[in-house]
Amino acid sequence: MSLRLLTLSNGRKMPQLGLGTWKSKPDEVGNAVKSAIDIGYRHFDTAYAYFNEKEIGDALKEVLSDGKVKREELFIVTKLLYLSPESVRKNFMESYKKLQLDYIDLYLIHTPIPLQADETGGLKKDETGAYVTDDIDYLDTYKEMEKLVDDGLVKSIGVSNFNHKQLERILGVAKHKPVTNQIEVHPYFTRTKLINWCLERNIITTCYSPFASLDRPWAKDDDPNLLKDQVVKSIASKHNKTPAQVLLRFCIDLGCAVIPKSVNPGRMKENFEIFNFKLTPEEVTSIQSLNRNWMMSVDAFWHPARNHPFYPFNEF
Ligand SMILES: NC(=O)C1=CN([C@@H]2O[C@H](COP(=O)(O)OP(=O)(O)OC[C@H]3O[C@@H](n4cnc5c(N)ncnc54)[C@H](OP(=O)(O)O)[C@@H]3O)[C@@H](O)[C@H]2O)C=CC1
Ligand SMILES: O=C1CO[C@H](CO)[C@@H](O)[C@@H]1O
Repeated sequence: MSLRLLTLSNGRKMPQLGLGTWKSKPDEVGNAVKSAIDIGYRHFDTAYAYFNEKEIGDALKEVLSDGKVKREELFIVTKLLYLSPESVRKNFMESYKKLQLDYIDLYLIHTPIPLQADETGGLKKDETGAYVTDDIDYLDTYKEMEKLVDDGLVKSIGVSNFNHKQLERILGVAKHKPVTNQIEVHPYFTRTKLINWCLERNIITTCYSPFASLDRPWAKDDDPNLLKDQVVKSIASKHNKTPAQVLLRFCIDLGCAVIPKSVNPGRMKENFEIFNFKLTPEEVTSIQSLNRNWMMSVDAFWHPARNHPFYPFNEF
């Protein structure tokens, strides 16, 4: 089974399916990347904040020097967490050195909110539990990222966790348009309006947490579990596929890219085998009707930023 490529607004190609690596530990992510390469994955998603770029870089160096893949077949994505325009290049260079590649395919602003780091590299909170933020406009950050494209260090740039108004501001000034907005998408948080708004403007949505992040550190026993959803299960059995494969195919059939995380070769293979079936338009609609605006990370991760003017979830 081979990967499908999406054409980005700048003409470059991005494999529609990629491997997510948030929570993939430094001592397991290298083997995960190498197994994924053997299965056929070519698109890998990481971030400065995942603390695994060095190990991913080591694994990529190995498969490149073995001749298993050519650099131009790979699509490597990483993200900028701290938005200060003065430190964009410095922060980028840290990721770049760890990934050990001569260019990065896609560099994203991780979140529109200018979060501050604490001394351990985690996110700083004040005594009330709110994130400590800076007074930075992501437009200034974006302009610095464009210089990385001009210098050939990055092929494409984009954003993550932005709403349509924030994207509109970027489109208003961009010399290099954002090729993607990477956002949480699954049947309980379908983001239909934002996905369509982006499609009309040639911005591809990359769906993160397509299984609603089963291994998120803050999961509770009574949280909904998409793999057990009756509608998803019944569509899966009609196609002789697993619920996980239906969740991924849902994103594919919306015209989006999708980046499921796994460190297990069996599950990585299962997640890769989604290009030999297709959901009907009725099945897509019935999955969309499961939407309940349930975000996997709203309480645990985003809540401390809810009062920031750039909090992205009060708008579509
Ligand atoms: N831009 C952003 O702010 C964000 C980006 N992301 C990106 O998106 C990626 C994916 O999202 P993530 O939150 O990790 O969660 P996912 O929704 O991809 O879920 C990952 C979990 O599902 C399990 N799993 C994988 N495949 C299967 C399968 N076929 N059947 C059953 N279980 C399966 C994994 O276990 P196992 O590994 O053991 O297989 C893991 O526990 C991230 O890793 C990251 O790269 C995610 C969140 C935010
Ligand atoms: O990318 C990430 C994974 O998801 C988390 C919750 O949204 C964040 O910690 C982080 O930004």
